Amino acid sequence: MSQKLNVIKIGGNVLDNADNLERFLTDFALVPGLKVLVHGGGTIASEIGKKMGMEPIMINGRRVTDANTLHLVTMVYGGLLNKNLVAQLQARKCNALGLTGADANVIPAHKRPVEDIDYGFVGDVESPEKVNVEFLTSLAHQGIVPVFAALTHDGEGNMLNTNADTIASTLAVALSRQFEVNLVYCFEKKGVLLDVTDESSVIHHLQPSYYQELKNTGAIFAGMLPKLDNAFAALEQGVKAVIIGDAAELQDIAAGGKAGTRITL
Ligand SMILES: Nc1ncnc2c1ncn2[C@@H]1O[C@H](COP(=O)(O)OP(=O)(O)O)[C@@H](O)[C@H]1O
Ligand SMILES: CC(=O)N[C@@H](CCC(=O)OP(=O)(O)O)C(=O)O
Repeated sequence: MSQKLNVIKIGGNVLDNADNLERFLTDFALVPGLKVLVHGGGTIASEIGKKMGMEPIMINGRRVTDANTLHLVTMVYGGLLNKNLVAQLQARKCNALGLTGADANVIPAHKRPVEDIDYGFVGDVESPEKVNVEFLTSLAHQGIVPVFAALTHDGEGNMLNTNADTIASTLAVALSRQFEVNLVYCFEKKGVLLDVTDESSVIHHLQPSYYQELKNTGAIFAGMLPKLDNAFAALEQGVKAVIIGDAAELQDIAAGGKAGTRITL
């Protein structure tokens, strides 16, 4: 039996709220066993960019990333957010190491080809097979907890902006070669909701046919669509379990409790 490992992703709306973030980090530090943290920060990059006169442009949930935006997200995700998360985890006796996909060539990517839309410096990961699993395994054996920002690189000297949900599912799939991996998407709602305005309407189990139905009725939309596409893809490629739930309920989710939405095939 392979060892268990949790890949836990935290979204920008939780990072943006100091109280919720503190609580999440305390709970994350207490999650037993091997773990990896992946963080977004899209809302914070947008806020900081606006103060600098840069209006965010999002298409299909992805940020159009021109050269100035790439500078912005490299500073915000790779610097400000990543380093503060590491410091806050160190204060909780969790031996975190901040990384982007460029560090130790963990996540090779290429610039998204221009088809209908030019996303600019947005990275599509090469494939989970190219992930430097050996490096991550050696960190795990040293008790070091990697903390990934939503950045990859193209191997030619350029950083690329990559959706954090995709980074989390790529790492989860890659690490499934060595470990029994649970992928947990934490955000600010109780799970995937039947009615997005009603926190009591959590869908406890979501399978592809029901997903299709809820997509058609419009009950699932916006950022939840790529998150679920990543979730199903991860399960198809060997990830043991995927749960989408409230960052405030991480303890229960990590313990295999009932909180959140469990994605199944
Ligand atoms: N059925 C649904 N249940 C919950 N959230 C939903 C649903 N449909 C759409 N959403 C939206 O998806 C968002 C989460 O996706 P996203 O904004 O990408 O989050 P994150 O930044 O945490 O990855 C929620 O804030 C919510 O507005
Ligand atoms: C290409 C692309 O869209 N990248 C994302 C990366 C951050 C992210 O994914 O943040 P959340 O998880 O908080 O949404 C962006 O810049 O918004």
